[in-house]
Amino acid sequence: MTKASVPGNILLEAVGVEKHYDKFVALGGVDIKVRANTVHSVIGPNGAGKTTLFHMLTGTKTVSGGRIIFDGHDVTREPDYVRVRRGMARSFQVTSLFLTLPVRENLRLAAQGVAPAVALNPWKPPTGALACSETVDKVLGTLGLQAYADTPAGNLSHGQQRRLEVGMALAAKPKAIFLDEPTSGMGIDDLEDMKQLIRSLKDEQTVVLIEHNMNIVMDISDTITVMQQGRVLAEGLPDQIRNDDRVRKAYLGNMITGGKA
Ligand SMILES: Nc1ncnc2c1ncn2[C@@H]1O[C@H](COP(=O)(O)OP(=O)(O)OP(=O)(O)O)[C@@H](O)[C@H]1O
Repeated sequence: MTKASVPGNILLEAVGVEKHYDKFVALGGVDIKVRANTVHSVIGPNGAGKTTLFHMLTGTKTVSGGRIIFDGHDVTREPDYVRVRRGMARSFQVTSLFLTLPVRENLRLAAQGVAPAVALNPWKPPTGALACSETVDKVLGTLGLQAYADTPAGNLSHGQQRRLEVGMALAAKPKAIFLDEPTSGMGIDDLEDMKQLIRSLKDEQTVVLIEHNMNIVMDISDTITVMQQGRVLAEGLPDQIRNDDRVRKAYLGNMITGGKA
């Protein structure tokens, strides 16, 4: 375990991160510190820059300025696949699932870090299958999908598919997992399962979350960063954020409290 990944230490830090699209400033110098083994949520109105910040942190797009430190390394100039090797994993929506393959096979491929093109190459037999099966079984348990291990991913309910997406990222055994609106489009029962799943992750992972559902954010986050117009408006514990006047104004009063203001 590195010093940065000791629970409570700062695993991920952004310092003055900027992103410009020509003259438009999508991020105007964002600072964020994410502690290991916590759930850290990034919230803010539409267009605040949350997704852009995720792109910067995970390396899917390059920064215009500032620095990103992950697990003690300056990763600012590193492409996404190098950051994946360092232990960052991002969960993508249903497109990342192999819908005709069983749940177990989906996770096995993710555990092997196999790209779809390679996975579907009939000339290349699966490698490291034994080593992966332990990981796959563990992830199946974490997801609560053991009973569906042999079910094609396409036959799962929407909520189960969303959990499997998280599992695909988990199978790579990351230090930090980035979830972009994991509850979007979910019914109420599925929400509870996803909440439990995210909470359970922080035993072994650090979770960075973009989420619009304020009840969930307030319920599962250790730290919340509120963004507005490409900057950090506030950061703190759920209660601090709930009672922050600037945040209330940004959300016009009631959205932040789930309508209980
Ligand atoms: N490729 C791009 N070119 C120009 N502007 C962009 C580009 N990508 C994002 N933006 C702009 O940057 C701003 C921040 O967008 P971003 O998607 O990060 O916001 P967000 O907080 O994730 O919003 P939402 O909650 O709606 O997903 C927006 O005004 C958006 O239009």
